[in-house]
Amino acid sequence: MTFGARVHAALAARGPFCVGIDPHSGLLHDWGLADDVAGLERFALTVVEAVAPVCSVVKPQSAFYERFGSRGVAVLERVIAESRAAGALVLLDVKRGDIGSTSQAYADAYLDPSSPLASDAITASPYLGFGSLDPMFDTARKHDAGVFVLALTSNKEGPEVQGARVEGGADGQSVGGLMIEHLRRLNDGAQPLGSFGAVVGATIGDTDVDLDFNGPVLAPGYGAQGGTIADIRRIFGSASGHVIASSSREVLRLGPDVAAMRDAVHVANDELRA
Ligand SMILES: O=C(O)c1cc(=O)[nH]c(=O)n1[C@@H]1O[C@H](COP(=O)(O)O)[C@@H](O)[C@H]1O
Repeated sequence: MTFGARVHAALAARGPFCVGIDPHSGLLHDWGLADDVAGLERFALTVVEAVAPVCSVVKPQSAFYERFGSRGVAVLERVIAESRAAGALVLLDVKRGDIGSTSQAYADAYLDPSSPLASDAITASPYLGFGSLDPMFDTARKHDAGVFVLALTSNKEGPEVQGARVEGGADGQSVGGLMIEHLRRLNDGAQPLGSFGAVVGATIGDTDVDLDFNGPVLAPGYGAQGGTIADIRRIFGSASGHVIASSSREVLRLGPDVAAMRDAVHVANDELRA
């Protein structure tokens, strides 16, 4: 089953809310944990226990694990495995992008099922050129995985690059708009949904980019960065059905209370579905 088909089914079954499993040092402190590998492990696996049985998608951010070196990456491997075992799709947030030959190595690291870090999907940066990600798309096709391409990110610095106008492009087309155009072509004809998604922040202002394409959309920035349900409706309109709204700190700060974190997922899913 393709990633697109799996994510389509997961959103219908569990709802569109995704929790980012981001063990910030400040959160470890707030939970009464040490900022070390043992604290990281306790934090991350408690979040998995709370949210992975109820979320359609979870999104661990790799950097928060990498900062502890190989032992932190070993915790990330457990987060991925245990989240998948609990029925959640794992979108590993690594935001990788490089020349094609190195993109292949990233694809092998994160999308090939024989890798210890194999995930259902990854985030990727297309700013070495969309085509530089082709090895990731090809590997994802081969293994029924997915790739989410940064298009209109939630941070205030993003528009400097993503809002720039494409030279020789269609009437005033922006770089972010061109990324969506590439994704539209890549997902063309896939049923019930393509496997190649976009990342579009829940915080972006008005955009002239048509976000209705045949793939999933990750919308981070919901919650702690100020994105609301009204923003998601305004930004995505008729495309809202494929949106995965993602929040990290807003949920994580409720821990280590497992029930409170799980309740927050149910509440967010109910609100987003309504
Ligand atoms: O790709 C992402 O997930 C991402 C893209 C983006 O445009 N903005 C963004 O905040 N993110 C990630 O989404 C998470 C947001 O965390 P909170 O602000 O705590 O909800 C972090 O892991 C970010 O790295």
